[in-house]
Amino acid sequence: MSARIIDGKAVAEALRGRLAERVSALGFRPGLRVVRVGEDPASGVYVRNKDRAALKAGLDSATIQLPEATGEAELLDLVAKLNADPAVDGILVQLPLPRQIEAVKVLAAIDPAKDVDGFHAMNAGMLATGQRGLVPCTPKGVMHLLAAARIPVAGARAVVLGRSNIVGKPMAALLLAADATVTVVHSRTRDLAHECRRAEILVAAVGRAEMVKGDWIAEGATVIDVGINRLPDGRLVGDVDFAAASQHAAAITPVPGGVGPMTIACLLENTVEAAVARRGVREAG
Ligand SMILES: Nc1nc(=O)c2c([nH]1)NC[C@@H]1CN(c3ccc(C(=O)N[C@@H](CCC(=O)O)C(=O)O)cc3)C=[N+]21
Ligand SMILES: [Mg+2]
Repeated sequence: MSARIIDGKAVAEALRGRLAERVSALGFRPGLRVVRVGEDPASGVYVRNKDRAALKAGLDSATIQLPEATGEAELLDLVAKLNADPAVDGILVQLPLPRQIEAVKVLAAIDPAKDVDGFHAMNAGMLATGQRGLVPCTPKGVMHLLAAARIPVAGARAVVLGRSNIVGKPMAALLLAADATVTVVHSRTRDLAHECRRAEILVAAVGRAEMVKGDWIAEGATVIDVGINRLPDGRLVGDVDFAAASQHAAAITPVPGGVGPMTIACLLENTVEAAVARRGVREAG
């Protein structure tokens, strides 16, 4: 048996199309500012793809590039300026930051109403307590993918591999809010393979190339691969051994072309949501 491939590129394109229509009905361009300090290679592709997608959807989007040697106070000043700018609806500070800057301090300084990454403790707390807030883009994108692929979530046994604040924890919260039975497993879990094999929905978000083997996948499972790992030979692979897992899964996301494009589409969606909420817009339909 070979799994159905969940086409994240196509789902993201459809979502971006709906967002473009929503934006054109607003009568103003939601503003997004991405701040990048230094030249971390992991964020390069992301920034380029995001700029292109944001402009196409009709957002007023710009990347502010700061030198690697930027100090924490300087970055905090910029965040304060963006917080105060009424034309800015969304602020995203690219991670990782250079070592002289404490990321948690910077994330805490972003106005939660403009925190389109959903990384501020206020938004994390809103998600954890079932209140409306801005939801991290990658796990939000995964929920869109599951819906688009018609994967039943309510009552399903879901296993999240990885417990980061950026993906694992918010992913678990969203699956739980959608009535899945959620298990979070991680590097200290005893018998990871066994725990993963119990999953009807497996979300892999550990950042280790092809760590999830074919025999970790239950027959008929849905496999969502959040990992984007660059191999020494330049190839891009996920956290899952795609070819082997495809022999067991019923549905699986590829890398590239799976979760990655959804992260970008959801960043645009969050920017539109932030604009609508902040400006008190009433949308038709
Ligand atoms: N504050 C912050 N928020 C982030 O969301 C954030 C960040 N910092 N720092 C860097 C990582 C990385 N990231 C990606 C998102 C989409 C793709 C993506 O679209 N990938 C495509 C193409 C990949 C390629 O061709 O290289 C795909 O998977 O198909 C990649 C990487 C967001 N990040
Ligand atoms: Mg770990």
